[in-house]
Amino acid sequence: MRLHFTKMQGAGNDFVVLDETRQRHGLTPAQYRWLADRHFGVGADQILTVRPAPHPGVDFEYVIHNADGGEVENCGNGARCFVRYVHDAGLTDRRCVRVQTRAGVLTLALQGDGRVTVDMGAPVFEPDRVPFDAQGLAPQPEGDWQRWPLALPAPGEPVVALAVLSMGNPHAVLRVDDVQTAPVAAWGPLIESHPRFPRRVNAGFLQVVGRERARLRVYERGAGETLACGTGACAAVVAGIRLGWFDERVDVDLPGGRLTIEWPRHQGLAAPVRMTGPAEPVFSGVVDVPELP
Ligand SMILES: N[C@@H](CCC[C@H](N)C(=O)O)C(=O)O
Repeated sequence: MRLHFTKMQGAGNDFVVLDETRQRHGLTPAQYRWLADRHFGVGADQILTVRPAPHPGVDFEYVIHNADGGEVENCGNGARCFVRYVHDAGLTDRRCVRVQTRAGVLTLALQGDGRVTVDMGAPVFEPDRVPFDAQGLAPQPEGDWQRWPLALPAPGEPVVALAVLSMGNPHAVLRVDDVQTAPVAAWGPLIESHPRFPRRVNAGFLQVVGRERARLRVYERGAGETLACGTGACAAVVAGIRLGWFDERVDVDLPGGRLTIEWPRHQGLAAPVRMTGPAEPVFSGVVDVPELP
């Protein structure tokens, strides 16, 4: 199957973007995996697909597949690239679009300086809705919230204190002293696949630099460590605000760039999270995707 695609990146989190507004390609999980493969395919952390609006009130449907081929609920850096793509491709002339994701409706706004602001909706804290199996664990109270002690299946069985929440997709946030030396490669996969997370989880390693500054590395579910994770940055800032570490606006430095996250906690727990950051096209091309079951 011959496909036109655009390669994009947002703070170094990279995407293959596909247009299915006129026809569905019907790709299999193995074909998404192939497209994401950096050696045999195009190479990407996620594949983003643009589909027509499924109902009135939204402009498009936004579908996300991880590099491992699995479809997921949400992708923050991808959302910024999505609005830049539909605008540049002439699929809309609106600078503000509403898209349906598996996690709900997102509102995306192109700024004059080329950056994009996304209304990411409200965070979700109930363990069952993350989903996270908290049964039998004693939460450690902090700020107006808590962290959960979790033993990792590693030599010495280290117990880590995780803040657990959803930004439409599941996140676990671990505070570290220094992101440079944090055990992301060793602990990331152990947290991602911990049996307490029935749908696996994105693992964020957060360094608090100041009340408005953070550094973050994320080991993403289904993609491994990426240069940036938008929902991961939202989750880390929301967790840090509730735990008393941050004010309501935080600049988050990730290995691939900076995202600004705002959460007006004073408006209540259901206040929406706003994320602002870059979204850049890299190149467009045509690829012959092999038949794969
Ligand atoms: N890179 C993304 C998140 C993509 C999905 C994630 N790996 C998951 O499985 O939930 C972002 O920028 O938010």
